[in-house]
Amino acid sequence: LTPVEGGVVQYPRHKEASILDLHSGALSMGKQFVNIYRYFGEQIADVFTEEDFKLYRDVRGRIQAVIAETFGLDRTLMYLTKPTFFSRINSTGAKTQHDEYWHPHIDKETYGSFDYTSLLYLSDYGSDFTGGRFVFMDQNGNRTVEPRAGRVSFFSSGSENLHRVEKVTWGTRYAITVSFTCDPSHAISDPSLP
Ligand SMILES: O=C(O)CCC(=O)C(=O)O
Ligand SMILES: [Fe+2]
Repeated sequence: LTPVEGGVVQYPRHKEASILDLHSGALSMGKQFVNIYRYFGEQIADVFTEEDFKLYRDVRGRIQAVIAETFGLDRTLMYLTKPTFFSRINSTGAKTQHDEYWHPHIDKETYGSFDYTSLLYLSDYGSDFTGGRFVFMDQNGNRTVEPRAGRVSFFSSGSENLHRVEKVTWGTRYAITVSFTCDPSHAISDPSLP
């Protein structure tokens, strides 16, 4: 991690997959994690503003409302859970097994507390990157979601929704995984500036 330049964090380059968890501050750097809140200290205010966190909360709330409506849930009985994180994927070699995002998986098994998974895409399949489509692996054939900036996909996190992400073959793919639980003991609060 290099210091802030012009208000923009210079994220490490040449890493295949990197995640940033604004709740804990964890930023993956190759095989390790750096805590951005500890790293930046008070200067975190040069990186993120209150507005950024407000946007995050608003987006989280809008996604939560749509999931609740779609699945017929009471939105006040759905809670954000961890990990909820930004991901950046590009096409260079994976450094750790954790980075191997392309394996088929079930979120509830991988992450434990998830009941509903949502994905907010922040870049466009085809123009910002190639490969990197999201694939639901069904017995009757796969179904594919093409990431598009602003597109939200959501689904229940159990074995009914085995999925994988295709390898990114060119460019950089950004997304946010926003996760919900119905178990209040697994709830986390929205992130906030330390
Ligand atoms: O970024 C995606 O499209 C999916 C990522 C994913 O499967 C996950 O975070 O569990
Ligand atoms: Fe997943």
